[in-house]
Amino acid sequence: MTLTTERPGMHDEAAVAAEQHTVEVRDVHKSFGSSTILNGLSVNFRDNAITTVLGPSGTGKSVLLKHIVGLLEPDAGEVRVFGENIWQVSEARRYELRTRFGVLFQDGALFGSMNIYDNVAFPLRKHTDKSEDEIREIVMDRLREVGLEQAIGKAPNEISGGMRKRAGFARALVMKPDVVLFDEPDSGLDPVRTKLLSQLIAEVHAEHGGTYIVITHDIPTARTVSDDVAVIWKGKVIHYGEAEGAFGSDDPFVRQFLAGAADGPLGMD
Ligand SMILES: Nc1ncnc2c1ncn2[C@@H]1O[C@H](COP(=O)(O)OP(=O)(O)OP(=O)(O)O)[C@@H](O)[C@H]1O
Repeated sequence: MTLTTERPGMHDEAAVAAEQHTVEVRDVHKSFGSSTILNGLSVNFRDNAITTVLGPSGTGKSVLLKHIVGLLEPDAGEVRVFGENIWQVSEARRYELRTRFGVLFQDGALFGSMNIYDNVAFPLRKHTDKSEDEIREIVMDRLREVGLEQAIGKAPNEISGGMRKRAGFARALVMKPDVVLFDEPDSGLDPVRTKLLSQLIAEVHAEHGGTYIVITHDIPTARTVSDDVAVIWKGKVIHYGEAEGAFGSDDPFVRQFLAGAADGPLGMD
């Protein structure tokens, strides 16, 4: 990867723009009523890397994720996935592109009426014509990987929040996605379970590869999983580069945010 010499650890924007990336966000603007949430946000996520999108609460991280999966349409700018602008393709194509994403929502987004096995099998039954035997092999492999093979018959409300997230992760992986998005995988978990889940994300990525985008405001999670870090503030990416560079950044805002310090340019507003 090319790095600029001026700001160590930052990606060279021209070099990054010249390559094609599986997920590209270009100058996206999005407002809800009079509040502008994304204000010209651009980022080309590095393929086959885990990029953590960090930023203070309410800064638009989840809104960005919803743009990437095509659940929200930008007011201006474009989101390109697999080289296609997702709002310039047919709805059928957009749907097809979405099946190449795995998404782990905050609460795992499991169906309460289905047991863990059926939840994880769901995308395969819906989007493929695989036999039940083939499905069983894939589902059990993924459940073993996240340590849940003993919980297959349980309902989501019979297992802990951490287990629900792991089940959601297993389900996000069954279609062998090229891109996996995580919306605050650490939310609602204690520090030990957060650390274990972060390690699991890093291990699964090391095993299968893929472009992982992790939305969080938890610095320890970012330190555990990140190859790259994108910091967003006030609707823009203010830093994007290798994790090491981000944690050593001399930008006052990036430094304050990543150090979790009370003193600095970032206030409560
Ligand atoms: N559909 C919507 N309609 C109106 N406002 C919205 C909508 N979705 C998000 N917002 C607003 O956009 C802002 C950014 O929300 P978002 O959830 O993206 O923040 P975040 O950075 O993910 O925060 P957190 O870290 O606290 O989860 C919030 O003020 C939120 O109320």
